Amino acid sequence: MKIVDIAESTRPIKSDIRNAYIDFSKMTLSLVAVVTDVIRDGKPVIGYGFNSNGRYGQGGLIRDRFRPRVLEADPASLLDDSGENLDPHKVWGRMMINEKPGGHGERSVAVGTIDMAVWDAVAKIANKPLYQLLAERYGNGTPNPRVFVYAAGGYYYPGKGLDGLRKEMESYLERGYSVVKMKIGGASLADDCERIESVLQILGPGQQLAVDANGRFDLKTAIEYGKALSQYPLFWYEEAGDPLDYELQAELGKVYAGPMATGENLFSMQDARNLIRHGGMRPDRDWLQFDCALSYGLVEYLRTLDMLKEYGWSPSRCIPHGGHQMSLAIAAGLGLGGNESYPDLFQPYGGFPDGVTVEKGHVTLPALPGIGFEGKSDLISEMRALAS
Ligand SMILES: O=C([O-])CC(=O)C(=O)O
Ligand SMILES: [Mg+2]
Repeated sequence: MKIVDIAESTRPIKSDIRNAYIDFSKMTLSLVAVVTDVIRDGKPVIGYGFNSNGRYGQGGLIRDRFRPRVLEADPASLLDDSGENLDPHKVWGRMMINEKPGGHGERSVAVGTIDMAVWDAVAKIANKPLYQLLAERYGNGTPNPRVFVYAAGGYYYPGKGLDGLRKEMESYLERGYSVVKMKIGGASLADDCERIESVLQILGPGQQLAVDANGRFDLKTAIEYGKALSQYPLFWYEEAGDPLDYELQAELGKVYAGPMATGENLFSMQDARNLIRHGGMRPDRDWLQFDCALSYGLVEYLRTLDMLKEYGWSPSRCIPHGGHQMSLAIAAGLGLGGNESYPDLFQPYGGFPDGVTVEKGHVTLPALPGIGFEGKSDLISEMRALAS
């Protein structure tokens, strides 16, 4: 068998929302199809992937470097021992030939996007859900298709007052979520506290709020916010400072006793390891949000999980950024703590297969071959249009 083509298309996921650092008025992503010559039900098996919000499409890098490297490889060199399926680790190694270490930039997004499509193809060729394949190969053998999900939103938006924010959060709770997340750091501390309190008022028993500063704060502001936030029972305080400022994170952890979360903008095992080594993150309460779709894919994420284990961290402390089905499959297969979800944003890429509902803050994944994109009609129709 072999990969016969890798198609890429850059698609808009723009909206008028704003976090403390960027607006999404020009946001795009790359949609990728990895076409194989394996025939199932009379049609070639095609794996699909895309990158998460926040880092834009990567068509240039994919076309200039990663696609030609894979297509120019000896097809046999990309296969597993059976010779009947791809080995994602070998495809990854091929993509990364002649790439120096360090300085991960956004090539990690291009590679992560293709890697997602490769795993989708591999699980489809094996004719099983990716979560099942992952549990068998790298986990304890038995997946848990019931996964915790939380609703991310609460963005700054023109004309959106406290009422609008509350209505948004109420609608997530009505849809079955138990944890909701909102942005902070794009207004004054006093205004943000007012916004937070207006959401806390609508939460019932067992429901919690997380807040996300998107890396906006210097140390002084991070600590000022930390002191103010300490009065609230928050699910977590996310990305207070620059994602690469490990000392800031460690200093914050000395004064902020509640749970902290970070990691969505760390794009390699080595960066994640620096956070664990130097960021003062606490394995008994903090959360790690590394997102494979932005950080060299699942091949690299497996290295990150191994690293975490070495440092005494459970995979259950990981709740990835990005709201995509790839991380849902990893969560179900390898016991992550859950996954992000954006109920009203970045469609059709985020979300769940049709008919999957959130109950008590959890979804139960259907047993679809691959990542499960075929179960989401609006998404799979875009994907099929790309590959044809
Ligand atoms: O607003 C964004 O860039 C997305 C984000 O931080 C998140 O989902 O945690
Ligand atoms: Mg975030």
